[in-house]
Amino acid sequence: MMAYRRVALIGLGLIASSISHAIRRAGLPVTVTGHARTGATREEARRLGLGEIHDTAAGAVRGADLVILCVPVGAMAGVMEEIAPALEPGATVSDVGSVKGSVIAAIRPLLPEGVHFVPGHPLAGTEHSGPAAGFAALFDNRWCVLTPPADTDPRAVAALEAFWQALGANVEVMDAEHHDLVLAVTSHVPHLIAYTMVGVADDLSRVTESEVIKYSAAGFRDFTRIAASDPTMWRDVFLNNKEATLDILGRFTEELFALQRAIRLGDGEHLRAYFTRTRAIRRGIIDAGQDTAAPDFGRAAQPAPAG
Ligand SMILES: NC(=O)c1ccc[n+]([C@@H]2O[C@H](COP(=O)([O-])OP(=O)(O)OC[C@H]3O[C@@H](n4cnc5c(N)ncnc54)[C@H](O)[C@@H]3O)[C@@H](O)[C@H]2O)c1
Ligand SMILES: O=C(O)C(=O)C[C@]1(C(=O)O)C=C[C@@H](O)C=C1
Repeated sequence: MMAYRRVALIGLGLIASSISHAIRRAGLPVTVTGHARTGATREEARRLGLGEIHDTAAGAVRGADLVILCVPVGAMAGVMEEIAPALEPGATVSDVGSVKGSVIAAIRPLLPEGVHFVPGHPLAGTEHSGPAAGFAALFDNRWCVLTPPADTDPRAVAALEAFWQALGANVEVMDAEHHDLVLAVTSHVPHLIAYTMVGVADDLSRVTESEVIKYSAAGFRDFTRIAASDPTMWRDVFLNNKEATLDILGRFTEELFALQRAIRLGDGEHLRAYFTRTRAIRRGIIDAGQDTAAPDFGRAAQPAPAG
């Protein structure tokens, strides 16, 4: 049985909208409430039928037994300050931020007595933003990582786990620091590399008169999709996962220099051995059934986030 009867979503973008759609698809007996900063986003959310939309964050969380913060990582603390006085004793606050350590450090001191805090991160998304970008199947067969601090009530963790499973996700519980290191490898640094590669191509296209875009091959197109992701969200990811990102980036640069040297020296053995190793990793992902790209990446480009 679902532990929640009233779920509040704060920040009505891609993730909040997808949660609302997935709740409806699952037929959960819960009332969804929501709040967005701007009137235009609130209007859009109403039009999309995302739930009972309130003009204030405090209004949206009043009476809610689950509150999910769905704003950029750098905006979490400000939102928490705003809602703290309106939270119900016994309610659970969670979030969907892409970084966990800094969000926990920012939110914990602001938590009222008797309110649970179970941080979360669904490992699912697209390059699109805003409420119209959301869709019910986003979390299907994707991981949702929960990073509860050690003293969290296990019943609050179990309830949130059941909630995400009802939305189609597989749940894993891990330490926040470990989460931030793993995500630096699997998501954050890859995004930075994509941003850089597309920037380099853009610089070059001024010389080649847009041929880079015209003749872009599949690999580069994948980079451009990733590099179209929301600038505010990704600025906040890097500013808030500084240590792990810099650690992985340092290792990346060392490997890149080794490959650069192999190319300069004509060391084909090094290149072949390296690419053979990485091919095996890709095959391992497929064999493990984890090549679950989010569906419908081809959808039309969304407008910039409105709220
Ligand atoms: N997009 C992804 O692929 C993805 C995947 C998993 C988790 N996340 C995380 O989910 C969260 C939301 O991402 P999204 O993709 O839904 O973003 P989005 O841009 O689609 O939506 C974010 C919403 O937060 C609002 N917002 C921004 N700054 C705010 C502030 N200072 N106060 C109040 N509201 C503010 C925006 O107006 C917008 O409505 C982020 O923390 C992100 O790291 C994103
Ligand atoms: O496919 C994409 O658009 C994404 O980048 C989604 C992605 C990821 O790296 O997998 C991006 C950031 C989130 O924190 C979680 C998921």
